[in-house]
Formats: sequence, C-alpha cells, structure tokens
Amino acid sequence: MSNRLGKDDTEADKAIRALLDDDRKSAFIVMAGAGSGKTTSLVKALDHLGRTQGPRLRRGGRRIACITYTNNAVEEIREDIGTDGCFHVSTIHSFLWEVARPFQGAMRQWMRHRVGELIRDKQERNARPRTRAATRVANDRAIRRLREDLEKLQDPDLRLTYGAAQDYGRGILGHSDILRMVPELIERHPNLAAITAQAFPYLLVDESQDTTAAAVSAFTAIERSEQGRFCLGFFGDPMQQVYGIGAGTVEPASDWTVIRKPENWRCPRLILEVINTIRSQSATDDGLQQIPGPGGPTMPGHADLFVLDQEGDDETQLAQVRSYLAREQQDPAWTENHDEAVKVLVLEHRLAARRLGFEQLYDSFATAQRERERFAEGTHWALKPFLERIIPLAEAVRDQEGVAAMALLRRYSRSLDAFVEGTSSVEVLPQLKRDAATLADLLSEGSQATVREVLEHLAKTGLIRLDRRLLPHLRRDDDTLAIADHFPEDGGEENGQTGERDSEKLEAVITAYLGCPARQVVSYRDYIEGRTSYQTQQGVKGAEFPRVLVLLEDDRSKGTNFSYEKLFGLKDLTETDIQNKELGKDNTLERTLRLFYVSCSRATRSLAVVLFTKDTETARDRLRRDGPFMAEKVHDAP
Ligand SMILES: Nc1ncnc2c1ncn2[C@@H]1O[C@H](COP(=O)(O)OP(=O)(O)OP(=O)(O)O)[C@@H](O)[C@H]1O
Repeated sequence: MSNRLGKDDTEADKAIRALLDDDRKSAFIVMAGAGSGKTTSLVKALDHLGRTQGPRLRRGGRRIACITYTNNAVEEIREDIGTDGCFHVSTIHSFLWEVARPFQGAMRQWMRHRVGELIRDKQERNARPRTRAATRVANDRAIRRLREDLEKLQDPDLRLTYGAAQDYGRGILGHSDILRMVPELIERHPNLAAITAQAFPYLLVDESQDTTAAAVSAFTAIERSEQGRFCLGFFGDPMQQVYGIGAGTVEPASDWTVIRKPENWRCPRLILEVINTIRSQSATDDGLQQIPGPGGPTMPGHADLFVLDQEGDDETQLAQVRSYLAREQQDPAWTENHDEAVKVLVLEHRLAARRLGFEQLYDSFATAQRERERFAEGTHWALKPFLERIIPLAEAVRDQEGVAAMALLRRYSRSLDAFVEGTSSVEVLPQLKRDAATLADLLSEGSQATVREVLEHLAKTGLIRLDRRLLPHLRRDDDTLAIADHFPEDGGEENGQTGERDSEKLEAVITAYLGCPARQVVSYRDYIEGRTSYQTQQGVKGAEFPRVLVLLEDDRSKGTNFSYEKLFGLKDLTETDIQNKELGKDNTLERTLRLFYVSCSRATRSLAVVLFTKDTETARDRLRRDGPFMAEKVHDAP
C-alpha cells in the first residue's frame, strides 16, 4: 500500500478539491514535474469524489472514471482507493472500449470503412511502378483476405469484440484500432459524447502527456459539448512524454483552470539541481523549476556522471564505477547485484538482453514488428507456455516443491489428465516424475538445451500441454517425432494475433526461437517480470528507486529516436533534426532531453549516469563546461 492518502495536502490538492466541489463541473490541468505527487493528488481527488459524490452517483448507476498508463498503475490506484463500485479505474484502451462497446452499429461501420482504407492503400502501393514483384504478390494476397473480411463484416449478427488479436474477419478490434476508432466516433457522434458524460460525469486522466492526442482531443470535445455537466481533469508533465503517440502538452481552453505543483518530494537537493537544469533546456519545460517539498529528503544526495570508453570492457568498467560509488558514498549496496540494490536504466530492451544474456532470443523476435512488441510485453503466444507452465514446473521440481509441481501438472499435464480419466495405468505417475526431472535438467543452470529440445521433450511425453500453433514448426524440424497424438488442443484462443498473415515473418521468428538456448528464456522471464536490475529508460516512468545507474550508449543502440551524443554536442545534428527544430516540431534533441529527465528523476538517494563514447576527453571537457552535472562530479573512468 502506497499511503498516498496519508500525505499532507498541498495547495494544489486544495485547489483541485474546490473545483470538484463546484456544482458547475469544469475542466482543469494539473501541471507538475517529476516526483511532485501528481498521482498522489489524483488519488486524493478520487477519494474526495468517492466520499462526496459516490453515494449519489451509485444510485444513478454513474461512475467516476480514472485513466492511467499501465495495468500496474491501475492496480496501484485501485489499492489506494479501495473497491468502491463508484470508481472505474482502467487503462485508456479499456476505458475507450467500455465507452464504445454498446455501439455495435457505429463500430461495424467504422471497421468496414477501415478495411476499405486498407484495401485502397495496398492497391495504391501496387500501382506504383517501383513496387517490387514479391511485395505486389503479398499485397494482392492481403487484398483478397481483406475483401473476405469485408464480406464477413456484413453479417449483422457478428458481435464485435476487443482483444490482443486483431482480426477484422472475426470482428476483433486490436489495441491500435481502439485508440483510433473511439475518439473518431466520439467526435463524429454527439450522442456518444453525451452518453459518455452521463455515464462518467468525472474523468481524471493520469500521465496525460503520453495519452494519445486523439483521445485528449475527444475528451476535450465531450467537455466542450457538455459544458457544466462533465468534469475533466488532466494530470501530467509534458517534460515526461516518452512515447511518440503522446499528446505532450495539453492545451487548456480559456475557461479551464491550470494548477501548478512546484514541489518535488522524491529527489534530494543535488539530484533536483540536475533535473532542474535538464528541464530548463527544453522547450516543453513550461517554465517550471522545482523546489524541495516540505518534509522531503533532507540529505543532499549524490549526482555523478562518468565518461567511459565505449571500446573498453563494459563489465569491468561498470564494476569499477560501482565500486567507486560504494566507496565514496559509503554505500555497499552499489556493488550488490540483486534487483533492489541498483536500478540500471538502458536505452533499449536489446541492451538489457545483451547484458542479461538473452540477446539471441531477443534477436529472434526482433525481425518482425508485431512479434517484437509482443516479446517486449511478455505476451507472445510462443513464449507463454514457458512463462506460465514450463519454467514454473522446472523450478518447482528443482526446488523440491512437490505441492506446487503437482498443482501445475494437474492444470497442464496431458499425461496426468489421462490417468485421472482412467485411460492410463498407475505407472504413469513415476514416469511423470522422471519426465519432470528431465525437464528440470534441460532448464538447469549450465544446460545447453535449445527451446526445440525442451518442447520436443514435452511433446513426446505429454508432460505439459503446449500451444498447438507450435506443432507445425516442431513437426517439420523432426518428422520422426510421433507427437501428433500427444500434442494438445490447447491454445489458439488468440489465433488472430498472427493467423496466416505475415506467416513468412512469423515462420522465421519461430525457427530462430526454437534454435535458442532454453536458458535464455529463463533470463528473459526474469527480466520482464522485473526480477533483474535492468529496466528501459522509457519503461521506468512513474517509478522511484534509491540508486539509479543510467547508461547512455548511442552507438550500441539500434533505434534512431534518441541521441545523447547529439544532446551533449558530441555529434552533429542531421538536416532533418535542424529542420524539425526550426519548425518547432518534436525532434531528437527534445525527445532525448525528456528521456534523460525521466531517467534522472527516478533516484531518491543517488544518481549515477554513465556515458559510453569514443572521444572521452572531449566529452568529459564539454560535460564539465556545459553539462547538467557539477564539473567536479563529471569523472573519467575511476
Ligand atoms: N503531499 C506530499 N507530501 C509528502 N510526500 C509526498 C506528497 N505527495 C507525494 N509525495 C511523495 O513524493 C513521491 C512522488 O510521488 P508520486 O509518485 O505521486 O509523484 P508523480 O508526480 O506521479 O511522479 P512522476 O511524475 O515522477 O512519476 C512519492 O514518494 C510520494 O510518496
């Protein structure tokens, strides 16, 4: 429990309450920097609304909506405010779906229009003289499928649903459809706006800077058309926008109230100075310089920057930095490797994968965008059996946790099913034990077994049910296996996630995946479940840790969205960078500055930034002269 409700009220909290108590509902924006307690203010506002408006709203079947960025944040807010039925706390996707769900006719029309758009887009591409023959064939195939989808969408009985697995022919809308469709429907159908305001007369949006511009504009449209009957509150910080689709600064209408929160309770003085300097360099700083919140950290804290040679040995150099920090700050936790000691923030998942030893697995999924995204979320169907069943069973066996192992087998074992159904004899039990022990061996530390070997063991023995989409891949690789009988009818509930589409790309991904060492899947599981010290700089938004180590390593990252070398003047801007900057568009420098701000503002005690670069001397001199860290805190390799 975060105890947000136990925090003292700030001036901002009082101003928000005054607005919420007004009979005439209005809109407001809470604009504040990192560690200023925006989520705390939001939770306090919800609690206040629950107490003052809850009973009346409940009687009328109406609810107070709160939108936040991740499922974790949803859970945290729910924990804070309790389970009162008058609240509807969700991510933006779930909220938009909740709004649109009853409007099946309007959604079907939108979907048909969308499929038509996709067909036209592919036709246009095929009409271009430079389109390659293979692309043309693929586009023609896709057009045929889309036409079939269009046909199926004529069925008035087809009930539209929303899932991870976009499949228009089956009436399934994906995440990106929801983000695009619902704001369009709200803006196009005034009655949908009115019904939304009626069902949710209060709507509070956390992390508004990363809420899509279309959603912000749709909510604003509701507020405009329902003036006085709809209360809309945005809580955000344009400086913490880290996703391209985010709205960034929410522009207030002339009658909206803007509430600024200048305090920072998280960062001690020396870190606060660094993040204030970073902030002041951005065009989206909103003129905000933070001050320490009363009762916040009293120690000065630590803020150090190290410039290291990118050609040098990574592990050794980082170990030296950590030993130096432990010594200088008399804090041995800097040299400890468990996830609670130091949070290491990297630019990309790939860089975490490299350090944690699952780079081959990462690369297997990186070749196709959709597969890469599911991999990063930890929701890819091909990995799920490992995450939910295989690794937990192997670990239960290894740790001699018989009850846990049995519970998993009861749930997932085909052999045990056969025994329970009476179609196999009692000998199956010792066999099951042997098969489970083999599985534990295959996944034990130091094992060289591949993913394929593990899956084939399971397929042959029926030890654990797998996803049937793996079948063709295993069969083709080793057609001597008599696995068809054993292979489960499990899975397939998300068939549309990949279906036949993009089958070639998927085929390549799965083939590469099956060839990976299975131990890499264990490291990957540890990473995505937050059991390691590593996190990405984008993914860390909203969190705080005592010791934060930020790694800046442009040359090792594959993405082009961010460049610390450009930010520090160590690399020239491109023509596009200069043009975007001059036109006032978002650009590499601004994006990197914001990411740097988010990363550095996570530390509650000690912040260390490491820049890996080629020309360490120039970088060190420049950062001492112009950088956000105090000159004496910019170090060479210790
Ligand atoms: N009124 C308050 N009094 C004392 N401490 C507070 C107060 N409000 C928030 N805090 C503390 O400040 C820290 C930051 O709070 P919170 O996570 O709500 O901020 P935030 O603005 O959402 O942060 P960020 O934007 O950086 O993710 C937390 O440790 C919280 O306990």
